[in-house]
Amino acid sequence: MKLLIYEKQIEGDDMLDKVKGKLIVSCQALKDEPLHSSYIMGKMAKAAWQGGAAAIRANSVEDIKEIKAEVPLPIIGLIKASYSDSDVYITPTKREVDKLLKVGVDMIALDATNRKRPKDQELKVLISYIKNNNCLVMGDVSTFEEGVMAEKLGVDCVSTALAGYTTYSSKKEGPDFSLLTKLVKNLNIPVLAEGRINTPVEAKKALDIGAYAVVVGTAITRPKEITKKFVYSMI
Ligand SMILES: CC(=O)N[C@H](C=O)[C@@H](O)[C@H](O)[C@H](O)COP(=O)(O)O
Repeated sequence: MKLLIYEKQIEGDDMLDKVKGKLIVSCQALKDEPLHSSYIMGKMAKAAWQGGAAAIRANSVEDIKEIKAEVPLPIIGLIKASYSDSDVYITPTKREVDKLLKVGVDMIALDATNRKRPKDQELKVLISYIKNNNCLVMGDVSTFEEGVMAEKLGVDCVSTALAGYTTYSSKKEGPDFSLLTKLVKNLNIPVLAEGRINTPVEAKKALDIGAYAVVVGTAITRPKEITKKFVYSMI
């Protein structure tokens, strides 16, 4: 089934070309975070755009609408939602996918881990559904095997966003460069570096390893966490 209504920030598959070798800024603040506000996320995205970001990764229909009004950049949309029967929370079901298709995004990011999805929905089915609706898909993975599987299932690119956030993947203090390296060497689709990239030096290192693009969130858009790092470094 195709959904009709959506407007993307840019047309066609240009999206991936536009972000190649560039910085994507994740502008997200959940309900329990001090900056939780679509207005603020819109301004964060504007600051990222003016600073040279090539795309924005954003959570929720409200934030995406606001960000689209503020910046002309491609949007990688996701919806974080919790269900009692699964640990998957990044665009877990068709319900969230439909909302993203309706608001209009250039790419949908979804959990592409091995874990059981809510209501037994299947990753494979969700990916084809998004593709049939003419939208690109980013698969967020936590391990090499998940990256291989996501490619087989037809995602347009994978991101290391979930490395360290599943019970079976180890959480490094910084970015998971070893996972990135393995994925880059073995996949034929773009691999984006994401997760705990805290410095410009790390972002450049990710590109040198072969990341197609780099997604940075916390180090740019979560001032509470940035403040904490300064405070701890001064103890
Ligand atoms: C694990 C998870 O839920 N990651 C989320 C994915 O959308 C975001 O909360 C992260 O901010 C994003 O991946 C960027 O990563 P970092 O904030 O470390 O630069």
